[in-house]
Amino acid sequence: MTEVAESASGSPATEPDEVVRLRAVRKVYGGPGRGTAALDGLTVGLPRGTFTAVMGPSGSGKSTFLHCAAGLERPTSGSVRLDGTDLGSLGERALTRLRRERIGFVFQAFNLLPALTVVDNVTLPLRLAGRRPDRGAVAEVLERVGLADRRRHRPAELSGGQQQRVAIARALVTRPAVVFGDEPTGALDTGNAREVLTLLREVVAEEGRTVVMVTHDPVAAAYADRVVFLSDGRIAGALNRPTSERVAEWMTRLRGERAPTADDAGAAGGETVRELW
Ligand SMILES: Nc1ncnc2c1ncn2[C@@H]1O[C@H](COP(=O)(O)OP(=O)(O)OP(=O)(O)O)[C@@H](O)[C@H]1O
Repeated sequence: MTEVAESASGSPATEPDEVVRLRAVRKVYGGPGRGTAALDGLTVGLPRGTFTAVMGPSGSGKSTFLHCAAGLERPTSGSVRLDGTDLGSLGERALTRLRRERIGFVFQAFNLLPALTVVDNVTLPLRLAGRRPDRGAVAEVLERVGLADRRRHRPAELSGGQQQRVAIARALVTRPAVVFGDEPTGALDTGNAREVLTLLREVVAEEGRTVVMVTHDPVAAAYADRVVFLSDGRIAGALNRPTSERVAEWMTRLRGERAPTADDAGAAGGETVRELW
C-alpha cells in the first residue's frame, strides 16, 4: 500500500502515484435534474501498485463508479483521470483505444469465446488493437495464471476457476495500467474464488499491477490493500489492511439506518474520509 509521506506542516510531502483519480464525479441517469444521482460528487484516488476493493449496499453506486473510472460511462459532471489522461477530453474512438490498451477487465461471467482456444482468447485484445501478440509475453502471462499446459484447450474443457484465470490472463496481456474486476469471484465456489483472489493479489504484489474490484463478499475484500465503501453514491469511508470481520462490520452498519461515523471508523480500525482524501 502506498503511504503518503507527511511533511512537517502535516500536508502530504509527495503525492502518491495515482493511476485513477475521480474528482467530484456525479452521475445522474436520465439527465441532470431528473432521477437520483447514482454517484453524488465522488472524489477518490487509487495509488499505482495497489489492490482496492469497492463495497457498499445494493444500489450504492459500485458499478457506476467502476464504469465511470474505466471510461465505459461518462460522468454527468466532474472529472476522471486514468494513467495521466483526462478521459473527458477524449472522443469515442480515443476512449475505446485507451480502454483496449490501458485497461483490463474481469467480469463475473468469464466472457470467453467458446470456439477459441485459451491462447486465442488471451491474445484477442491484442489482435483487436491491431498488435501482434508477442509469444514470450503470452507464454509469461499463461505461466503467471498457471495455465501454461492448457493453452490449446477450449473454455468448455476447463473448470470455472480456470476459465476465470484465462479471463485474468486476457486482462493482463496488454500490460494495462489498471485491471477492473466486477464481482470476479461471484460465480465461483470458495476454493476457485480463493485461487483467483490469490492470483490477483500476486499480480499486485509481485508485478506492481493495480487492481480495483467490486465485490459483495467481505472475504474477497479482505484480499485487498484497502476497501473503499460507498453509500448513496458517496464515499462512506475506507479500511486499510482489511480483515473480513471488519469489512462485515462496516457492511452491517452501512445497511443499517445510519452511515458510519468517525467513531465507528475508529472502532472498526478504519479511517475517516478526511484522513484519506
Ligand atoms: N443504466 C441505468 N439507468 C438508470 N438508473 C441506473 C442505471 N444504472 C444504475 N442505475 C441506478 O443507479 C443507482 C446505482 O446503481 P449501481 O448499479 O451503480 O449500484 P451497485 O452498488 O453496483 O448495485 P448492486 O450491488 O445492486 O449491483 C441505483 O439506484 C440504480 O438503480
